[in-house]
Amino acid sequence: MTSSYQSGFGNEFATEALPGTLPEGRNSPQRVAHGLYAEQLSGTAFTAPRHSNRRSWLYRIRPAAMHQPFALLDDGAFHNRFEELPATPNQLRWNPVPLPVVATDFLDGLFTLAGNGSAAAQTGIGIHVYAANQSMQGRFFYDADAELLIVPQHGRLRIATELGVLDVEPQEIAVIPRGIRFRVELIDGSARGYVCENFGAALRLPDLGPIGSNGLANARDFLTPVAAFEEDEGDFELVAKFQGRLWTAAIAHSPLDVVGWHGNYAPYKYDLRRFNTIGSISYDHPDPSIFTVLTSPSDTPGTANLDFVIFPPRWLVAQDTFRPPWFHRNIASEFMGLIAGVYDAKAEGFLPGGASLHNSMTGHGPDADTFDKASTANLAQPHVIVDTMAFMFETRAVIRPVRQALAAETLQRDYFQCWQGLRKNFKPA
Ligand SMILES: O=C(O)Cc1cc(O)ccc1O
Ligand SMILES: [Fe+2]
Repeated sequence: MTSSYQSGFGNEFATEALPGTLPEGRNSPQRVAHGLYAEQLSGTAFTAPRHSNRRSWLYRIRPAAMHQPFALLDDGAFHNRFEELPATPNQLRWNPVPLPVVATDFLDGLFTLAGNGSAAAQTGIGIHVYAANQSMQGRFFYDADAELLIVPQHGRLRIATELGVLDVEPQEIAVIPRGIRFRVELIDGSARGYVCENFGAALRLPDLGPIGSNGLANARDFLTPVAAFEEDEGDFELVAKFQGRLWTAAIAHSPLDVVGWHGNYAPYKYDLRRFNTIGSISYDHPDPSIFTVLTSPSDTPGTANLDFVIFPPRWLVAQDTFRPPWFHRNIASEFMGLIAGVYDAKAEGFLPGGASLHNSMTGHGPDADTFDKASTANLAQPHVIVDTMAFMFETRAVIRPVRQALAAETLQRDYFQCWQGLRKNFKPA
């Protein structure tokens, strides 16, 4: 399977790996070309409004129904038990998860940190990290609970999906819609990164309002694979995530057997370095919503189930302004990760592959060193931030860390100390 792409966001794509596969003028002819089966994959209700309706027609060697019954797998480190512990208002930060020493593929390597809501409620998110040292071999996975936003931090991934192959490297992201079967191969022998399970409405581009018709993530930079198929037969495993639990079924063929497909329900990738970053050219540091790449809206306008926000390289030019992120408290909850470099609100301690969590109304902001530097910086000079890429999963509901995340060795138990050095500068007269 090789990768090649069609560009655009949420387009009606049409692609075939063998000429003549796609039926003309109908979706389900009496007999499909090349002896294939027709199958519809619906990612939204049949009757969802046209602007949000997502479905694709797949023309495949065998229908998705063909596998042995599923059996429940023991709960591992990848789960949705977000109610295990009282949600904490403490500021939290984790070091990067170490790369494994025993054989671990992408699925084995998923480790849940936190989340909210549930697959059952179709709202909320699950936040996981992964660390792996081998490709998925003879097994395939799909997540019926959520759309998956995969954010590689180390190591390139080849994500072979039913609808084609995505090659992603750190600073790129991949989005796999709910239900689509895939296998993750490692290109560099090891890989680490973040996965957000989105139980809510599918991610979409944010409205641009007064920004106009261009900017932030431009639609044409999103890439969806062309059709590619496997004809492999053997003793394979299909793992499903269903209502928070993992299930396993034997399957005697590769489910990545879609020879052609058309529709608007498809995986895609995006290079974060293509983001058109907009910021203040006068004074004050804007709200980070200006850096939104993708958003999953909730039923309340402007109040997202999930905003995926990035902090890319950019110029800081604002005058008479404290340039880095300000001290703040937010009704929304903020989980952050660092893909590369240094984040401008934290002089040290927030490491590539690491993570932080500042929950609803929890005070946070620049650490003491960053505050000192930025409040005395020479603002006559523009400052360019380079070689960095941080991101945030921001969500309206409180993010609940799970037991293993709070017990992890990677948890920085002294994180709160980064604010204790802030001096009292108050001079009433
Ligand atoms: O807390 C953070 O570091 C994320 C963040 C960045 C920013 O520029 C403004 C607000 C905000 O929450
Ligand atoms: Fe914040």
